[in-house]
Amino acid sequence: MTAVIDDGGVASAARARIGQTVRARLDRNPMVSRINAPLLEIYGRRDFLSEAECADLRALIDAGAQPSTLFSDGANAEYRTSHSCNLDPANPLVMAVSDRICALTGLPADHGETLQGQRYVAGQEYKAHCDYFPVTANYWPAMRKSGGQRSWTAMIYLSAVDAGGETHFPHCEFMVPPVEGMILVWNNMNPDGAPNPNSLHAAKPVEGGMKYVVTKWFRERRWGA
Ligand SMILES: O=C(O)CCC(=O)C(=O)O
Ligand SMILES: [Fe+2]
Repeated sequence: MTAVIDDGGVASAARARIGQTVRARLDRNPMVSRINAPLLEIYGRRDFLSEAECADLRALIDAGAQPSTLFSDGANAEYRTSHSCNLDPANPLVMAVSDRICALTGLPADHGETLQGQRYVAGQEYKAHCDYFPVTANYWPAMRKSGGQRSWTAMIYLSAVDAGGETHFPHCEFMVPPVEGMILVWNNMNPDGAPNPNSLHAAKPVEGGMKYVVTKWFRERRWGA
């Protein structure tokens, strides 16, 4: 028998079920389009937030933004040059947006991490990364305890930009330019519940204008910070 020391990096029936449930729900929503990427489950929906909601969220981000952090140690300064902040979960707009993401995906609210806001000015970027946790990382045991792997990511663009700033999925050979109010939802796992390396993505450097997004990462179990 092989001992499974840590299941975050392999196929898992529980994570496969999460993938299947969300996929089925998104597939039957006529407002949602699946992006044609054979190696990745990714969906988009325009006008998920109104102009006013986007403006109010941008103001919250401007009020709270700090230089972004990474889980991993090291070259933070160059890797993720944006500013970001966790948005107050008690704020009525933040609550409404989180609820709407849960209604869209069917994912339980208590699996979702705090909604995080992020702002990129010209030249800022978030280099290629996966949202799931590498099980070899020193922080994995803590993440495993606090809800396990990140299954789906939901990200909403709060502004358009003049140039650059696309979300690029290099293994899938497509990128999405920011459209104000549009949500992207993708599965960081494969259908069998193992991490999908093809979910690798980057925020390309903004070349003109300012880019604002909010992101919610969903854990496979209840999130306990
Ligand atoms: O800003 C983007 O386009 C991507 C952001 C991102 O990768 C994340 O928040 O995990
Ligand atoms: Fe990401």
